[in-house]
Formats: sequence, C-alpha cells, structure tokens
Amino acid sequence: MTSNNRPYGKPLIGTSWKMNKTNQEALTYLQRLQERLKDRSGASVFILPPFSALSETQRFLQESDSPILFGSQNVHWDDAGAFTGEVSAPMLKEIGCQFVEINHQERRRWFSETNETANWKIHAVLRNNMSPIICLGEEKRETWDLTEAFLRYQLLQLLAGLEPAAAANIILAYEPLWAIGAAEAASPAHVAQVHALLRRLLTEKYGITVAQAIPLLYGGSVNRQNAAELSLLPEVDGLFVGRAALEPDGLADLVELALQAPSAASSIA
Ligand SMILES: O=C(CO)COP(=O)(O)O
Repeated sequence: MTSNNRPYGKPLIGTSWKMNKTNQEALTYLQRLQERLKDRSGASVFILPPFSALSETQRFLQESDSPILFGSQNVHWDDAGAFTGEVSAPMLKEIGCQFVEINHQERRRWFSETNETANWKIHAVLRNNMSPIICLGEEKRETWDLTEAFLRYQLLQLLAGLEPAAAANIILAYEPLWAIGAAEAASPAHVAQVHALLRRLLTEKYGITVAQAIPLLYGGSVNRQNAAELSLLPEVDGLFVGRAALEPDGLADLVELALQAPSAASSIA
C-alpha cells in the first residue's frame, strides 16, 4: 500500500516557527528562503507558521510558484462547533495546508495535550486529507528498556483506530523532551536505535510497505554542527528544526548539509 499524491521526498526538512513571526516577518523569511532554495532540488522543505500567518504564507508560496510546503502547528479534533478560540481541519485545508503538527511536547506541557486528544486530532487531519506530523518521544533519559516501553505505548495510543491506508499518510517526528531547546541533540546512536524501533513497530502494525512509506523525522536541537551526521542515519528520513531555522539562512544551510549526506538521495517509498 502506498500513499497517493504525496508531495514530498527524502530528505524532508522543516521547521515550526512556534509562536514567532508577524505576517510581515513571515513574508521576509519566505522571500529569503525561496531565494536560497530556488536552484536547490532534491529536498522537500516545509514551514509551520502560526495560524495568523498561514494565509499570507499560502498567498506568497502560490504566487511565487514555490515548492516549499506548509501547514499548521495545531488543530481541533472536531470539524466545526462551539469551541471558542479553536481552528478546525476543514479551515486549514481550505487555505492550502498540507500538514498539521500534533502532540508537540510544548502542547503537552502548556496546553494539556494527551495521547488521547492527539489521536482525535490525527483522525481529524486525515479525514480532511492532510498529513499529520505526529511528534512523539520520551520525557526523560531512561534505560533503553524503559524508553522502548514508553515509545511502544505512546505510538500505539497515538495511532489507535488508524487503518493502513490512512497510516500511509502520516509523518512521525521523534522529539524527546530532553533534547528540545537543549544544549545538545540526542546522540546519533540513540536516534538510530529509536528510529529502528519505530520502523519495527510500524512494520508489526501495518506491514513493511506502509511502514516504509512513513517518513521518520528527528527533532530536538538540530543545528549546523549535527545536521549532516543525523541525516546520514539509515532510518532518518528528515529533520524537524526549531531555533536553528528561525532565520531563513539557518534552514537553507541545514537543507544543504542534509543533502550532502550520501543516504539522502533516494525518495521515500
Ligand atoms: O521543537 C522542536 C521542533 O519541533 C525543536 O526545537 P529546537 O530545534 O529549538 O530544539
């Protein structure tokens, strides 16, 4: 089973601007990023602006016929209703979002996101023909046995009720809490071990074809120093970046570094 019309290949590299950038700042960023990436093919690049900058982002990318992809950082699980302050998946789809990020550690910490609410949101995103970028990861550095048990449990909770055809359209981002906003990323050895585990769990649940179609991104203190090494890891299909991509040249540099990694050449199944 393969997903249809997937607009991206490998490496898949993106950033969430988190709660940063006015519309004017978004435009300045996009103009520079577009300029830096215009002769650069081979990577798929995505941006997750705040809700307020999504329309401006869509307008700019459409008018400049840009291959840069975009999506939102959150969504409500219902398609409409009395949920003051929330934004629904049909609203995001209408303005051209391809992705919706779900279950980031900051949403869990500050806004009470749980595996259950994240699961409802994942279903809403897929029901509305977008791809959820599903964050997951342990909160503390633990023994491997505890880490494995945590990830197995969290993955199964997040993907509850998801059929293989739908699962082929998800993206997973391994982002351990202890590596986000930190001084150092997780070690390449740890990332390799976790990504191999995630691929194995996905294969057990959905079979090899679907499991291989799901991009596995790594996020947490990715920067110019570690991007190439992390991109080289066999089960790392891309990177998800915070601080180091808050400026367009930061993101463009990371794309170039990832493309220099020899394993970056193939496209995801
Ligand atoms: O939260 C992140 C990406 O979603 C990572 O943030 P940093 O790259 O700033 O650690």
